[in-house]
Amino acid sequence: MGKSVNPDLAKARSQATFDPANLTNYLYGGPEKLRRKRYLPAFVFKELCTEMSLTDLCLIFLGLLTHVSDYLGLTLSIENMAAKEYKEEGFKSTDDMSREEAYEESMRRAVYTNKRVLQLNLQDQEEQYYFREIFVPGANPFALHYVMFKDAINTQGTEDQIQKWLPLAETYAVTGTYAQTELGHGTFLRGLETTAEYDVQREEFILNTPTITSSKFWPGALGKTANVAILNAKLITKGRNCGMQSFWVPLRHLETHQPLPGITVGDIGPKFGYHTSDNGFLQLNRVRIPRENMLMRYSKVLQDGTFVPPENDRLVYVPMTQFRFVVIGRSGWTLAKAVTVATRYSAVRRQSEITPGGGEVQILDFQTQQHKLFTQIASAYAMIIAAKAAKDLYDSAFSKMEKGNLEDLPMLHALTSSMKAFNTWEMATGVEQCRMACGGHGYLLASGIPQMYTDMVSACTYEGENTVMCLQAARFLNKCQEAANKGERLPQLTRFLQTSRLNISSSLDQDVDLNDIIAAYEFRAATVISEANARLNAGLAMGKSQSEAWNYASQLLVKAALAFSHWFTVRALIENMRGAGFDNSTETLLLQLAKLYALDGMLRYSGDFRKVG
Ligand SMILES: CCCCCCC/C=C/C(=O)SCCNC(=O)CCNC(=O)[C@H](O)C(C)(C)COP(=O)(O)OP(=O)(O)OC[C@H]1O[C@@H](n2cnc3c(N)ncnc32)[C@H](O)[C@@H]1OP(=O)(O)O
Ligand SMILES: Cc1cc2nc3c(=O)[nH]c(=O)nc-3n(C[C@H](O)[C@H](O)[C@H](O)COP(=O)(O)OP(=O)(O)OC[C@H]3O[C@@H](n4cnc5c(N)ncnc54)[C@H](O)[C@@H]3O)c2cc1C
Repeated sequence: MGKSVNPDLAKARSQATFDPANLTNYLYGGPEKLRRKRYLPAFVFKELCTEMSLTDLCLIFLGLLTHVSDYLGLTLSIENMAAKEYKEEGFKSTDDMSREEAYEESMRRAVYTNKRVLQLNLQDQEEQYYFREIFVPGANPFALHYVMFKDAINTQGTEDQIQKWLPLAETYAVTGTYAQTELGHGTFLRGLETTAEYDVQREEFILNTPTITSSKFWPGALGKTANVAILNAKLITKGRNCGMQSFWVPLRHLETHQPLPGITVGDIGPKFGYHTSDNGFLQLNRVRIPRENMLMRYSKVLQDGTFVPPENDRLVYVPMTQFRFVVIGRSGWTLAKAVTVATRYSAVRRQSEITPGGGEVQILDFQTQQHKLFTQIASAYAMIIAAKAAKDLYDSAFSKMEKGNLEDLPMLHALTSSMKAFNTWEMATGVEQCRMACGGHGYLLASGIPQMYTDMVSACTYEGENTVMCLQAARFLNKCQEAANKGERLPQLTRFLQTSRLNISSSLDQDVDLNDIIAAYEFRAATVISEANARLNAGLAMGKSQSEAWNYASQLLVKAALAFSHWFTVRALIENMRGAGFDNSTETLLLQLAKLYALDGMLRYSGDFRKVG
């Protein structure tokens, strides 16, 4: 499929000092993964391209942009059954639709992709995501089903429960959500009020939302889509509160989709973004479920109501930790999409003159435009690469956990919490910078950037509000600092607290040494973490209780978590760029990009870096 490329864009591309294919293969995990990745959007494009409005064409191109792929000469060996079915319905833009219509259109597309994914037997989770993202570029009504609902079954269910429930989810015999947050509580999970009281006579749990504040509020898909929830509630058995446990709770009739007896459910109304996700509310009026519906991988309730506690009561939090990793990765790719749009636009937009009478220039020629965009290109690479590094740590820790070794759980919680906060805040700032760099056209929905922002900025809130997540990470970092103060052995990831020194060899008149950059970020993190610990201890010395002293030091504790994430990101970026086996021209460019990212960070946080010398 030929396409004419804007001459300014073609010229800009021709000036590249590296082969983009090297980078594309690296970012997507190698040529075979990339080929598969290109195959899917091209297939989608072929299925859709006859029934589209201009806006949709832009939206689809935006969706494709993240694949940075050229479809020339791609051959597709795939049956067209779906193409016929889809073309008859057409592919309508949701930009001018009401919320109801937009939800229905997204639901139509999502149901279509669910069917196609099964027909194409797409097993790979990443491929499924790419495929869906093209068809449903905004919030997908099945998002919770695809991720947290199935993850909760896989991580909290027994083998029997997984055997029983997972096939229902995989074939969409049921559609699920993850219902934890209540109207009165989102962060403070120990404050959740929904109860699951065990009735030993009938071997059932009685689920109840006793107050208005205990109503489940916010879960995606709860408003209209889901007919089952993995619902978190306070388990009460033999008169004792046994803390938050997870339960499989049918919500709607599988045939009529009407709420089941005792269930009041609906949509919470319009939101800042995420318009095609039906976030909902749920009230339970003494709804009964069998004992077998409690997810009992880690904790159990026996027939006589005896509660068997988990080896570690934090294991019930694993689905949130898992999903925080998804959010960490998606933040980098969202910024990558936004900065791709803004950079391409900056190559084709001519506005104003640099030299009077010299004619209007590509806005990419303005130093200010380059600073706006190149720093965001660097940030996108940094976030994507740091997410890969964090995932490697996660995978090794998770495989240990599956064998019962939980020693890395605190480190994993701290890493996911701080990186989720750092990446989503950096992504939100970066996407907004890309939107503004496109002037008025960046404010058009057709640019795609506004929806990227309004949808993804919610990631600063969901899956753990960012400030709270930083404080969670700071718990771990502060404990490590206390251990360092006593000369005790530290986890590998925080050993720098004992070893970091400021012996920078670079001088101002030479090109900065990359090892010095890592050392500077390490020393800054160590200093900020140590300062936060000192403030906490100062609070204690003033006679404050542990919790009052924690609150007294909390601003610095948040900074400590962010400085830790920033160091982790810079180190991952530089070490992966050096070790990726690129040809010289590509490696030179990427190390330049890494320096730009790190030095820009020093400018943005110059107070920290000046203070530590
Ligand atoms: C893009 C695709 C679609 C997107 C759709 C959006 C989907 C969104 C879904 C959701 O938002 S689901 C709901 C998410 N909700 C949360 O994340 C709640 C956040 N709050 C918490 O996690 C906890 O309440 C807390 C803030 C961590 C506090 O925990 P707690 O009240 O128990 O008190 P603490 O004393 O602070 O912690 C106790 C102890 O437990 C450790 N810990 C806490 N969480 C975890 C965890 N996830 N993993 C491991 N360990 C954990 C914590 O570190 C403490 O340990 P110590 O420090 O004392 O050793
Ligand atoms: C788009 C979207 C989708 C969502 N999807 C789901 C879902 O599918 N399932 C689900 O269960 N939930 C979902 N949620 C809910 C989400 O998990 C909660 O909103 C989130 O956990 C934050 O809790 P909260 O809303 O109660 O905010 P709060 O915790 O009330 O935060 C308000 C303010 O209080 C501060 N604060 C709170 N606690 C502390 C503390 N200990 N120390 C310092 N400051 C503190 C916060 O920093 C914040 O500034 C979703 C939310 C959104 C926006």
